[in-house]
Amino acid sequence: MPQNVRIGTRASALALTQTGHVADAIARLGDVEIETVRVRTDGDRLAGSLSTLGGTGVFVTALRDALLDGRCDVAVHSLKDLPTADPDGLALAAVPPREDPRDALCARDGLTLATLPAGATIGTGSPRRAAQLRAARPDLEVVDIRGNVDTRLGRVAGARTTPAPDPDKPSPRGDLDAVVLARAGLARLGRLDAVTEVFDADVMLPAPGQGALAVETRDTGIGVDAHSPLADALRALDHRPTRLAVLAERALLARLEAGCAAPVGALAELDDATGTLTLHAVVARTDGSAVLRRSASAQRTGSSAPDRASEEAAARSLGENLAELLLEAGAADLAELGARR
Ligand SMILES: NCc1[nH]cc(CCC(=O)O)c1CC(=O)O
Repeated sequence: MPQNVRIGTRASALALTQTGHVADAIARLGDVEIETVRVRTDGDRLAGSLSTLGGTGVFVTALRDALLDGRCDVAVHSLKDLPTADPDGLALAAVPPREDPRDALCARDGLTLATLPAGATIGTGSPRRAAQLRAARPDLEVVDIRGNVDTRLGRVAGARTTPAPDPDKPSPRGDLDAVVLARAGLARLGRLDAVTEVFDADVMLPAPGQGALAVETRDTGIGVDAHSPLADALRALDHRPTRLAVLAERALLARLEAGCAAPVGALAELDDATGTLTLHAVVARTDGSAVLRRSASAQRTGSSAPDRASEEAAARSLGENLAELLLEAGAADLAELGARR
């Protein structure tokens, strides 16, 4: 008899695709029968700018409640939407292999950040993206936008949109020269055709956890020693290099006491050959007038027999230590100046 597994998801196109990928992977890896349960979160319900909504887990709380209430057994989130505090009663059971974590420009007429004309309008609701865009091109006008991926793409002049816009939820169309979105979301939705430039890390660092998924479960019966078709499948789905990278990125964010709406970017990469985990981070003033960048590396493991807990602790320390370096260099003042604008 296959194990029955209910998998909870938000109902946005992106969330449904992400959950579908995870459901397929779990079904491939274990003898399970999967049922999908849709959950509406505050992030889906509430209007308003992400910079005021963000940081408190608006997209995840309702899904976590569904897990804790037993309405579902597994929840799939975009890892970058998770608050940095570990929730009681839940476990981060798997972090699947990450997509390309970088941000992408989707501009009209094939334009790039270098070729957008002076005064061009770029839409983003993210203070992190706004700050890095303004630092690179102070002459551009950054416009605060929200909405799902198709709504945001539809704001670009001449953009092709699928499906047709929802007549019940009118939003301005074709009024911007460009928008910036996570490349990973566009890839999962099959919309890479809209991308005109992918930003290298020296131009724009992504949000901590961007491009990665988080697979959460209740923390009972899932640990490394647990044996059920679901527990086995989730262990096999977990990708150590991605988990270590996002642990470092999120430890940095937590130490900076910055939420996901803060102008903080971070990206860690594990070099498999040398076992070196390198973390790059940026803290910027929202108006782009100051940008602090720092990087640091750590060995994945000091001993020849890698032990999970100690290499996770080392990844977290890397993030915390780099946060300390940024704070010593004045990161708190920068971010605060940004918030007061
Ligand atoms: N906060 C919205 C959100 N959460 C995750 C993604 C994209 C997918 C990902 O980063 O894994 C997006 C959209 C975006 O930033 O463009």
